Amino acid sequence: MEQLNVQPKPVIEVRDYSFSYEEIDEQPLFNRLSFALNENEVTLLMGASGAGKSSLALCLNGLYPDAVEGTATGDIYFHGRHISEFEKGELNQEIGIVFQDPESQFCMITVDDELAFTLENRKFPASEIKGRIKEVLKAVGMEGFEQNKIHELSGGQKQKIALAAVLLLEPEMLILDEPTANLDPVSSLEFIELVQEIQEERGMSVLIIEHQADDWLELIDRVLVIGRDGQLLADDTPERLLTEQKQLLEQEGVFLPRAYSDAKDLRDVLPIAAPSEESVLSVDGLAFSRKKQQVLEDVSMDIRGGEFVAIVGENGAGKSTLLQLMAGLLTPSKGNVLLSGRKLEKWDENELRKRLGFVFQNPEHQFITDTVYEELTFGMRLNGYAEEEMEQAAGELMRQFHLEKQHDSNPFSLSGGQKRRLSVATVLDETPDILLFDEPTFGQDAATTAELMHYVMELKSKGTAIVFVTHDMDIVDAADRVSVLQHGKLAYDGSPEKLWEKEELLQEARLRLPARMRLDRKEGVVYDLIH
Ligand SMILES: Nc1ncnc2c1ncn2[C@@H]1O[C@H](COP(=O)(O)OP(=O)(O)OP(=O)(O)O)[C@@H](O)[C@H]1O
Ligand SMILES: Nc1ncnc2c1ncn2[C@@H]1O[C@H](COP(=O)(O)OP(=O)(O)OP(=O)(O)O)[C@@H](O)[C@H]1O
Repeated sequence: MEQLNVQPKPVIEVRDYSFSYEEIDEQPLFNRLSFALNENEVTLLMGASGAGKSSLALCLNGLYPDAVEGTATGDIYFHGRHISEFEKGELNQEIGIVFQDPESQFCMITVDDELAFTLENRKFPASEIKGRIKEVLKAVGMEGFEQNKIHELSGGQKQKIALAAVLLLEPEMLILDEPTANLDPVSSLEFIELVQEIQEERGMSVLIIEHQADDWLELIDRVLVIGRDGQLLADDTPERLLTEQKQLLEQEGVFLPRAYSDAKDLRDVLPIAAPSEESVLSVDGLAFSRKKQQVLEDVSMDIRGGEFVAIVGENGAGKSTLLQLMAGLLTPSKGNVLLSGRKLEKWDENELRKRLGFVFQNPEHQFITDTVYEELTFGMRLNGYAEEEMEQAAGELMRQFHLEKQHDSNPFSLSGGQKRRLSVATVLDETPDILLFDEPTFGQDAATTAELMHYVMELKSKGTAIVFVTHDMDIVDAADRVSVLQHGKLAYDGSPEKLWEKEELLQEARLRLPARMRLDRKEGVVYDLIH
């Protein structure tokens, strides 16, 4: 944290720095940025989705522009030395990044090997490696996962391992790019506390990229805001920025921390449409095992037409597995999934895909073509749309989801938020009976979250059942019904209002209350982080 009367010592200095993925022309991604990141200081980097936050992080640790076809002008210094003077890989040890997509970070198969690899690179004494791994896994809440294969972990578990690997580097500077996006609410708070402890202990410089910064506020000394036009719009203390420059942030469409925001709660702005009585999808006595692990046990639920259901629970509880069973992507060990009263396996595959849409937790798992346009029209093409119709429908989706400029971009080259929006948009070309989304809103700014929610709710009002797996309690608060999974069992299935009364269950399932119940906005006070 900031120490009064001490001249800040820069760790990184950025001078007149511009970067573009192509030739720098009139509109580079970011434009003549100048700022410093100081020792013992925590800085929050804000900006709309696609503004260039992740790209900037990769420039700061020297990976870009060399690793992409990009061009940069201007200078970046690390402790006064130009970053071009560092050997390849040297800077990575000093500036640790937790990437937005943890999967892109791993090089080994098991958790143990991945973490040992980091320590071996640091020339850590072999006799101490085992003990150090145990310690770091405990710190991130993944004790006992040493022998697990990384690709077999849940999304949140992967994110925790990515964090552990970077903590082992003991870097001088830590860059965290949406590090809690896949964590359950309590894990997210625990992680923030962990960063605070380490930061205070080591006096590290930390740069946080986060759309919803509420829980980080206490740690943050400074805020930088990158505008959509690539300029540095603000470099200020959080207090001043969030009071005096609120309008600027609102114009950029970023989330204001709830204690400073006048925005209405999501549940009060979404259109209300009562669900029908008719069941669309029912899950009956569902069980699922992987090798010896029983992931789901005796789960039964009924989803009605036009109903909005949120599935919540701690990391690894079985939410994604349940959703994949509902979509027919996995086969249950026991029990059935029925769509409109008929077992999933009895449906013709094409008919099933028209009636039921599914969005993966990791958007990249969904992409099958080379351009945004092809991705959006893939389903339409199969359904025999004419080119003109496809252009019109895809154009409309691109406008709605702010992807017009990315018409010909490769889906894998999009920003995290853009990838997420594209993966959601690809299932919205029809009005299906049911849409199953695995964390559809993570990585979005305030404006795109609101738009995405309205778009989805419009389909709900036309009768489509909507199922979200989500860690966002404000979204859960807006659902018709919430199902809580705990160690593979359904621990609660009812209204959000009633769930908020169940203190013990909330604690056991590592959930939190929605923001409206945690804060007094007029006073700007957060009463209690969890309750
Ligand atoms: N490898 C790449 N090649 C070409 N364009 C890219 C590449 N990576 C990112 N971009 C583009 O650069 C812009 C900025 O992306 P970046 O990931 O830096 O944004 P961001 O501010 O981190 O967004 P988000 O909040 O959605 O994660 C986007 O328009 C994106 O499409
Ligand atoms: N491909 C796989 N092979 C083996 N085990 C797996 C695989 N995928 C997930 N698991 C395990 O199954 C359990 C449930 O995983 P799942 O992804 O359904 O959890 P989740 O509730 O969606 O978690 P998160 O909130 O972290 O995304 C976890 O213990 C996980 O480690």
